[in-house]
Amino acid sequence: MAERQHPKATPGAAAGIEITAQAAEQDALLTPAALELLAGLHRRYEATRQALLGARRERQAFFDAGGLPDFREDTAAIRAGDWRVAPLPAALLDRRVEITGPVDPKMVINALNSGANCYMADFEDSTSPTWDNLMTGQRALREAVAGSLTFTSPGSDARPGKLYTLKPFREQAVLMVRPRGWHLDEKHVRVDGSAMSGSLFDAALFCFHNAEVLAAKDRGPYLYLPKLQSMEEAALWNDALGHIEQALGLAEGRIKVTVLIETLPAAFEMDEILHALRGRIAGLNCGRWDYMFSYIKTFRAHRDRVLPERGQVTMTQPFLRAYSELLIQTCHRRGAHAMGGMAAQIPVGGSDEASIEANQAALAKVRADKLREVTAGHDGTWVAHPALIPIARAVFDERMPGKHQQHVLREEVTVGRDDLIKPSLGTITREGFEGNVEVCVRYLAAWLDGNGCVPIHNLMEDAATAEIARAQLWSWLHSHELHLDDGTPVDFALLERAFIGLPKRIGDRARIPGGSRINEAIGVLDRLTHADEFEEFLTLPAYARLD
Ligand SMILES: CC(=O)SCCNC(=O)CCNC(=O)[C@H](O)C(C)(C)COP(=O)(O)OP(=O)(O)OC[C@H]1O[C@@H](n2cnc3c(N)ncnc32)[C@H](O)[C@@H]1OP(=O)(O)O
Ligand SMILES: O=CC(=O)O
Ligand SMILES: [Mg+2]
Repeated sequence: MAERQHPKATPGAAAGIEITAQAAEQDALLTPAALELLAGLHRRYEATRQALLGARRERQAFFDAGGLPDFREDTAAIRAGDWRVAPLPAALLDRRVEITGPVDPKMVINALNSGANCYMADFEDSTSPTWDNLMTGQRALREAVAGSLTFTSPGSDARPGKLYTLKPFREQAVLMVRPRGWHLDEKHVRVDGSAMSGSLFDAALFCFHNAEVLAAKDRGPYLYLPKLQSMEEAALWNDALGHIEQALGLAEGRIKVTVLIETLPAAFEMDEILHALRGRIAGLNCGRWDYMFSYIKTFRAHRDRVLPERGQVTMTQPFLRAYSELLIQTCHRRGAHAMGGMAAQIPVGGSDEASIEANQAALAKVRADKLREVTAGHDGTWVAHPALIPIARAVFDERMPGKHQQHVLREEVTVGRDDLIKPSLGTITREGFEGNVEVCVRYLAAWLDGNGCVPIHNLMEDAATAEIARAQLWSWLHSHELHLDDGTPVDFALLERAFIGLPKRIGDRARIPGGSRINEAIGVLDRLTHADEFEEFLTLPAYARLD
């Protein structure tokens, strides 16, 4: 690898850049050279980003007019061609258990120490992008990479705080970072008067501060790329990461990525996405929660494809099974890993009989999910909580003796367009409807309060799972013809009653994350569900309220 050269901090290097927020010690992160890199990326790629967001809207207009997603004719040669992605780095060969989580210092230490093979530090679904969270997260990652990160939990008179320190580097999980999706701006960094991309801000700042140390240890930088919808969006990432490599003096292809296939349109372009990133891609991941959200969103105007309540939409639903099998087949043909996704269950605390039983049931669900994944041919999986690592590891160790199972080609799988969009059978119960309202309101309240991942009724809830609840409410209410399984019409009166019943479901607001923002969250959800137009992302109007 070439010696890393920081761009020179020439006088006026950051001209045209405005930082509109202040967090502790941010100057150490936002140095003139770092700002120059950010500005350069914005000036070079912002027009393309905006054009691609426009292309998303155009494609959605086609779906709204009754069109259906399909494999592209103009890229048939890529799908038919005999090519493979570049060889994977040694550190990314065995990824059987990956833990994910937000980027606050305690989480970062716990995740790196957790015993998982990899840790995806998440600026996306599980982080509320307050300026403070972003700066704290970048600082924590920089210190973690340098090996100096520590954290002391708040203590009390009776008990001192607990000191958290990192295990030795070789015992740590391999670090991967997930920047925000293309749709999100970083409103606090304005270049030539316009907000820069949140994706490029997160990715470039992380690489700027850590690439040299990571590359020296043969550990990346490694990124997870979320919510892509097309190969053109993958190509934009490829170009932008190439630019970062050049600016930082890194060898071409040094920054490796794993792409989440978590939108329905992207499922029709898996080969194309791998191809666009073939010099740097290590795998695809089944981001099932955003994928369900995307299915609902894509088919917002298709009444024959309305999904039943979330609890009934499991990975054994035909459209989800088809997507995961196609992903495995596609990855293994091209020499990439096919990563599984996240079971939403987390351990249930408590020592009473009911809690113990609930915990056993939750763990059994996680085990069954991981067994399905390894049997289908996935090369690894995700867990949301350290206590789930031994469960996932045991399943993968037993069924996957090698570092991965790319040799499982799944050539017998034949997934066509109709398999990927097959309607799902099921019902909507009152509990399912009211549960969606509760999850949405509680999650949004926590997010507005700066917390992007919370346990609700013993399930992990993040931006993707909350989006399912929000999108389902809109699609059910705007279908105008649905009934609960008990015959009650699904209409705005039902929504109103769910809001009225919320205080009882939620209990003492002071005890839940973001409790003080519940009314604000109700207001946002009420507006979004009544709106004639479906809002593309819950986090777009919510972001306007942050900071
Ligand atoms: C759809 C998707 O995008 S999935 C990816 C995004 N989602 C995620 O990454 C989920 C991450 N998980 C979490 O944030 C948490 O596990 C939650 C919010 C679900 C539950 O958190 P809690 O209720 O605090 O869990 P709990 O109290 O059982 O935690 C016990 C310990 O495990 C730690 N822990 C919990 N989850 C994680 C994690 N993912 N990574 C590292 N440490 C963790 C806690 O910090 C705590 O540590 P401590 O004992 O030192 O204080
Ligand atoms: O990011 C993961 C998902 O399931 O969404
Ligand atoms: Mg996601």
